[in-house]
Amino acid sequence: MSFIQVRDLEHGYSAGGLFSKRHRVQVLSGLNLDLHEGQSLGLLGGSGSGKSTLARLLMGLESADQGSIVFKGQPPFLQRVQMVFQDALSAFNPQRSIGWSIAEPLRHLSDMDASACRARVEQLLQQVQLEARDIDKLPAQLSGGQLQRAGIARAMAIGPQLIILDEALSNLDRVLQVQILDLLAQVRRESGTGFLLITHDLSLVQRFCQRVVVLADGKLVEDLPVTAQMRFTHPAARTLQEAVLPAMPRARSVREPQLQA
Ligand SMILES: Nc1ncnc2c1ncn2[C@@H]1O[C@H](COP(=O)(O)OP(=O)(O)OP(=O)(O)O)[C@@H](O)[C@H]1O
Repeated sequence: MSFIQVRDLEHGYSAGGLFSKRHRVQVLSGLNLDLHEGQSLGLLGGSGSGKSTLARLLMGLESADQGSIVFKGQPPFLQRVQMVFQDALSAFNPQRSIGWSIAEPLRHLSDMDASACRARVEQLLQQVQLEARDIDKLPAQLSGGQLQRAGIARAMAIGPQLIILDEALSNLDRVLQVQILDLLAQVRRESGTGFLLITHDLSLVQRFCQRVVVLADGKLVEDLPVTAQMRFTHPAARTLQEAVLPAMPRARSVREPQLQA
């Protein structure tokens, strides 16, 4: 069942100024999307196609020029949509402990008292496989992967219906990416949280998502269930699909000539 309906979304930015005439760059033009409860949706698109713009509009960080984003039900939408960004370190206050940062949405969006907040943070740390003693550490004392897990814990704190991961796994190595995706899949199964995974990496979508959409020319040009055999048909989407590197480069034949130094 869809809980967010995006209709005829139009959005753009002013560009130029110093060396060229100011003009309007249209990023989204007539975009429609239904986000379903508890679903993991992959959002693919070339660089600059507008993926992060769409995420910011869904989060309410910007207002669309035209069109609508309609949320089903009553609770205010910051309680329903949370976001994890690519640069985990800059998403945390360097002077505050990890526990303090994870508790931030609880302080603002719930009526929990200090001891209930602490208990919830301890539970979240456990869920994202961080250690209880990490609660008092500063962001600089955690590795990139640990910090990204702390970011996910913060996004999960108030039990949102949707967590947007905007290239949130891009800075992590493959092993960590897989560990975190498997952890998120467990969160999805246990709590029914839906995910919007924004990425350039089709293999992450294939591991984690039930459905994939591709953004090009300001709108969604593909919307498919994720299967091993799925084939995109739109030229921009095919380019993304064909740009995936093979897992193993072709083994070099022993008879293949070697390059001379
Ligand atoms: N605040 C802004 N002011 C002006 N232009 C912007 C702004 N934010 C985004 N843009 C422009 O809008 C277009 C879409 O940007 P966006 O970051 O949404 O793309 P993206 O698909 O997320 O790209 P990437 O995959 O490279 O992160 C780009 O041309 C970008 O330069």
